[in-house]
Amino acid sequence: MRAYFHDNVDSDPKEPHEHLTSVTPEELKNLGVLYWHFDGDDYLEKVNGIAKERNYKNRDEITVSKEALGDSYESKLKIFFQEHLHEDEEIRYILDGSGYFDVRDLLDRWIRIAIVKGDLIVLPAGIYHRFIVDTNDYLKALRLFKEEPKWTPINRPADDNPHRLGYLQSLRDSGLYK
Ligand SMILES: CSCCC(=O)/C(O)=C/O
Ligand SMILES: [Fe+2]
Repeated sequence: MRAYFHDNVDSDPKEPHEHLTSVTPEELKNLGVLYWHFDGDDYLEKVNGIAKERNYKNRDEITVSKEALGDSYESKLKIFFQEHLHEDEEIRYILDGSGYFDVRDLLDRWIRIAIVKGDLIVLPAGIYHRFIVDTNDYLKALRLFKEEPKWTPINRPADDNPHRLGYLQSLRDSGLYK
């Protein structure tokens, strides 16, 4: 995983859009974004360990590619890349391929997180974010869920959403932000 500020250039979103300033795992953690990398033969044991620890009871797999999604590929990408939040954590273990999660920091800047095979990322409920594959147009991920598998994006603006408010409160409670 590499993270950096997005250059905000309005060109192909699948390009890296890398600004000079990088973002550390610690800075992501301060926004509630968690990250691990497991790529040995025992990756499933490690993922299962995190799932147990964090009470993720369900899972499924998603492949984001033209082959897997056919005619709906472009429309699905458009939905994933629309800025949104979820009312649950978004937990993804990357089985293959690569892509980008963009998350908003508290100054409303985009931080781009480049994810590759072996990365496990948790986005907290209520964080504004979006997703796009890179120019390889291929990502396969394990999606983990606390409850039944469901994927409901709530597009921005959702500033009054209780999970958005809860997210902001949790950051204030951490003492790292005013
Ligand atoms: C990498 S899984 C597909 C995208 C997705 O589930 C999501 O919520 C993007 O924000
Ligand atoms: Fe999402």
